[in-house]
Order: sequence, then structure tokens, then C-alpha cells
Amino acid sequence: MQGQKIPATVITGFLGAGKTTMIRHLLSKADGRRIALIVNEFGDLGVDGDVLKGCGAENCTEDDIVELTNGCICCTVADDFIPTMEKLLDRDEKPDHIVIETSGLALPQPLVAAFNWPGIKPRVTVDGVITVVDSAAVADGRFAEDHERLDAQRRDDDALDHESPLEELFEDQLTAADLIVLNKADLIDDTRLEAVRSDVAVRSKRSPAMVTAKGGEVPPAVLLGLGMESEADIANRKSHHERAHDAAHEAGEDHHHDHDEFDSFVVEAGAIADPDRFIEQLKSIISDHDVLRLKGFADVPGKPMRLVIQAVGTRIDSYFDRPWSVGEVRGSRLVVIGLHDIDKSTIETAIRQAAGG
Ligand SMILES: Nc1nc2c(ncn2[C@@H]2O[C@H](COP(=O)(O)OP(=O)(O)OP(=O)(O)O)[C@@H](O)[C@H]2O)c(=O)[nH]1
Repeated sequence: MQGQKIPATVITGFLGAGKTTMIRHLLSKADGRRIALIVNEFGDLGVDGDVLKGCGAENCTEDDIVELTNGCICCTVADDFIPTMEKLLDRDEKPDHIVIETSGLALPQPLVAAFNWPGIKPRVTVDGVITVVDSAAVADGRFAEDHERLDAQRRDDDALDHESPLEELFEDQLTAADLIVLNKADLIDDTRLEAVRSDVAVRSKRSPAMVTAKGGEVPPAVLLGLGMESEADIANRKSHHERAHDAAHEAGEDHHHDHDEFDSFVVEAGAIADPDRFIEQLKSIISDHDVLRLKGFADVPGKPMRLVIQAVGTRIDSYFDRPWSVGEVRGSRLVVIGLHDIDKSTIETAIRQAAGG
């Protein structure tokens, strides 16, 4: 039965874990297999889709990449994801495989459940859910909340009924996985990597396979063809939210899910004359204001190419990816993501000042 359905791989993982990097690698090694990509991002700037379109893979052209930037995919399943999927499945030239990159803040569970919808179920199946992990961030304790502090907060505030939003989401993404990729293994030594492996194994409520990777380099044969039919097994992958929802339902209460623990905004920064200096200043801004993720494109005067800037915490990569196109307005646009109380106006002013040098 599954042989007649188009396989779809769901790639999830927290902000900046390396999902897009892994997909780029996958496309470069796909050996003629026609892959359609659905890319979902948190924030109003479609950076991932743009980076993937820029990679020029023959088996995945611009037409094969659909961007869903209308909020996190888990909250827009009915309005965005299902119609997009139906359109993709109605095309004359069907893809051999569909890859879906969720936003770094998405809960994969509602997306996997959507594969049981009547219009979708007969035509496509979830080949596997792959969760990409930033091993260095885990080793640095980014998702390990201070439980004593949280317990004290809960004692002071009855309304606080959940763990830290970062930790909860991280665990939900692990629990959904059929395969976990411990990425960024280049940034930590073997001892720390083994500690990350144990930590991840404990946090996942199931026991998925794990592989390690550097630069998202995982052979396509490992990622595709898992044949898991994950949509048939959603009851075993429940998120914290779903468990809380079940408990609230039993207690006759309502439990609401949204992403209001997180916020994002776009900064338009003008031309950046001295990128090295700008990046140094960005590091301070990011650490002063607890920015979780910052990414986008910058205009460097005198350079024909646009500069990609990618920050995950204070670790920042930058590279020129492609020439500015004819008619394209040069400019610097950066999306900033943080917790809900992030200080937008101060950060915006600081980034603009840093850009102006
Ligand atoms: N050192 C190192 N950097 C990596 C690795 N994988 C990805 N990166 C870098 O990490 C940053 C984020 O990578 P992305 O692939 O954009 O991460 P993502 O998970 O798609 O990010 P979001 O979609 O924003 O959640 C980029 O600067 C990558 O170059 C790795 O294995 N090692």
C-alpha cells in the first residue's frame, strides 16, 4: 500500500539546528530523484526558502519549493498546509519525494496528524520525522532549564503551568522523531557529544535511531526511505501541549496552544559598509538581549553579491551567496527571533546604529 503513496519526510528541530543546511546537502546528493520542498518559517522574512532556491539543485527547481511563511505550520495546518499539499499532489509531474522543513518553533505532531486527513491519506505517507539537534547548544545547556528556579516561579505564579518554552518545545520535537540527527558535531569533542546523546535519549519519550553529523552531511540513503508511516503512530508521540490538552479535557477545561512565548520582527538596516565590524557588534547585541536567532541578507556597498548573515545565539556565520539580481532593490533585512518579552525597539536601534558604522 505504502508503495503507491508518495513518501514525505518531515524535518524539524529547534531554531538554527541546521535543518536548511541538511536539506541543501540532501538536494546536492539526490541523484536525479525529483524532490518537492515545503519550507515553513517563523517570522516574515523567507530566508530559508531563499537560501534553498539559491542552491541551484537541478532536481529541485524554484517551482518545486513552496514557502509557508504565514506562521508556524502546526497552527496553520488546515488553512495552509493541506491546500498546499493538495496542489502539489495534483501536479501533472508528481514529485518522487516531498520534504517538509518546519519552522524551528513548530510542534511536528499536528503536522504529522494532518497526513490522516481524508484528502491526503490515500496519496501520501510520512516516510519519517527527522529531528535535527544543535549538539553544541545542548552541550552548552541551552535547553536545560534551571528547574529549581522554575519551581520557585510556579509557587509565586499559579498561572505558570508549563516548563520553559525552549525546553518543552525541544522535547516535543525529539519525541516526534523517527531519526535524530545530532548535528554540529564539529563544534564539540567526543566526550561532550556522548553526553548530548544520553541527554537527548532521556528527553525523547521514544527510542528513535540517532546519527551524528557535521554541516548537516547525512547520506540521502540514511534520511530518505525510512518507511515509518509515522501518521499511523501519532498517539505515541504526544507533545506536552497535547498531554496538557488531554488532561484539561478530562478536567472539563480548555487548553489553548499558540506561540506567544516567542516573538520575531524584521529590521531594515540599510547598507553595511564594514561587515566584520557589524558582525562583532551583532554578537554583543545578541548576548545583551538574549536573541535566539537572527538571519537575513545584507547589502555591502561595492560588492556585487549579497551577504547572508546567520546567527544562532552568538555564533555567527556570513557568506556571499549570489549576485543581486537586476531590478532587485539592494538592502539589508534581518529577522530577529527571541522570547516574547524581547526588547524590539532597543535591538532595532542598536542594529541600525551598528550597520551605519
Ligand atoms: N559549525 C557548524 N555550523 C553549522 C552546522 N550545521 C549548520 N550550521 C550553521 O548553523 C546556522 C543555522 O543553520 P540552518 O541550516 O539555517 O539552521 P535551521 O535549522 O534551518 O534554522 P531555522 O530554520 O532558522 O530554524 C548556519 O549558520 C549554518 O551554517 C554544523 O554542523 N556545524
